[in-house]
Amino acid sequence: MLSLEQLSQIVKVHLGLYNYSEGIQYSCKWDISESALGGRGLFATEDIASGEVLFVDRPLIRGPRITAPRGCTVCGRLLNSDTFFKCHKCSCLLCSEECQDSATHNEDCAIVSGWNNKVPIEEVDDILLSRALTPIRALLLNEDQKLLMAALQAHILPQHGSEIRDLIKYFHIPEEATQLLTLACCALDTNAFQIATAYGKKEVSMRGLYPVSGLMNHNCVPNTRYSYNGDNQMTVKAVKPIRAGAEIFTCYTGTLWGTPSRRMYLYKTKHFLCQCDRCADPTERGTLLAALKCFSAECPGSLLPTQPLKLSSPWQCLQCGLRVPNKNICVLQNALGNLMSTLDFENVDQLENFLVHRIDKYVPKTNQIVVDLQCRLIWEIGDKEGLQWHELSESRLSLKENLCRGTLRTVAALGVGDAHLRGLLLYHLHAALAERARRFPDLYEELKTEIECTIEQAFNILQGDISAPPDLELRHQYLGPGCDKPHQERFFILDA
Ligand SMILES: C[S@@+](CC[C@H](N)C(=O)[O-])C[C@H]1O[C@@H](n2cnc3c(N)ncnc32)[C@H](O)[C@@H]1O
Repeated sequence: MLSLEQLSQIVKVHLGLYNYSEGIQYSCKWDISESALGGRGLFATEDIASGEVLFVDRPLIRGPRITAPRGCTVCGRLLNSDTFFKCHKCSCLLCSEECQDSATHNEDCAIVSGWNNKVPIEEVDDILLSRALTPIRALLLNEDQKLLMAALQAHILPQHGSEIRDLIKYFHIPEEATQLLTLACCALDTNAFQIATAYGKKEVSMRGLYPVSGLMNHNCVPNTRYSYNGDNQMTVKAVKPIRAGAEIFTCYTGTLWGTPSRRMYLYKTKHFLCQCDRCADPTERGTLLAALKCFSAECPGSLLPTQPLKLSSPWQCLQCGLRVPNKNICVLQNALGNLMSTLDFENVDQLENFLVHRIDKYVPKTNQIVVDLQCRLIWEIGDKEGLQWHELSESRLSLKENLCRGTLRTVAALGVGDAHLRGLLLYHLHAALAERARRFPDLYEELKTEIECTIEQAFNILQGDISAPPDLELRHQYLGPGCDKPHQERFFILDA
């Protein structure tokens, strides 16, 4: 087990903050210390301003996520044509000669084809191989990198490592390699981050083992956000001021999930029950994201858990005081899950109809299901084929604007600062307002300040982020503050 000093040193070497040959140590505003939550965490050593970069991490290993659909094991293109083929030496799925000749494939192939196969190589299941590829790539790490991977917290439990157990049906893998692969699986399950893809691009979803980011503990209202660039580097920034001595947190769950969903997910995947202030507050800072309709037909009130930190907590109506046992709540939550699985999320008409006319039969307007549907509609309206800006009806344009405003209010109430989600919502609100100003030039002066302010804030949050909308910069240039272009020119990007 490495001491904190040893871990700090290899982390700084990994980040390029320590130069071995010259013995130079570059300063940064945080350190690794014991956390009151258990294990280690990152702590601010100086006051950090909102928006400041804390570090830029690189993945030790990167590859397909365990649930990723079939696609090229090199470039991530999704399997969509018969140009795809399996490598005849290792059975990895590839999309082109270029990917076959790439350094990435040569390295994967050298490892896998080096193992004796138990079945003819063409019979190896490429899905199982693809699922195991990320831990397999740990075999390429140098000794310092293996040390860093081994220093990360890993929950060694029977459910982890199934990727490797599946692979052993096809290959004789040496014992030493099996042990490293299993360790990599456990380290990945505890620490890996899903890597974002370029805006709107559909490809195999990837995960990466980012060792410094992996040292951040979780809080449901984190004080950082992260983004990726095109080289899979992860930049971690403060989303609010962080005082010297405070712990630096990330969030392992969706921001807009209600407390029972977040806590159950954290328990099942990261093996802890979060006790943060948001989890302890039944109303989640007044957002009522988990609220359900009161079981009494006459009462318009909402049910919330009375002791949110207890998984088996009874729920109680805020209005009439009716108490409902937890098991009845679980039945309703399952039924709601089943109801949602009947929706076609690609069908905007159906989603809109369900959101506007039907959903409040089942849950209060504040419930996370409603907020999730709102976000899905926001992302699609103005963007999807058939729903581009010039094709939108007035009512759809107003709906988009109202959904953005409502969801921004929820995000603000949660206190998540300049989170990625806030940046995206501000971008979409800006786009709806700009479309209104393009349609009705007389309204421009009235809307100008809000158009400029929303795109400015969205730009500050999302710039440099691979998943940011591709016209973010152009919109900021033409519709942001300080643009002296004439009105027609300002809006040319919207007409294009
Ligand atoms: C990515 S690691 C975080 C760093 C870890 N504490 C360490 O010492 O390396 C994730 C693990 O840290 C622990 N952890 C993270 N956030 C926590 C929290 N809010 N409360 C309790 N445990 C937490 C859990 O064991 C979790 O599986």
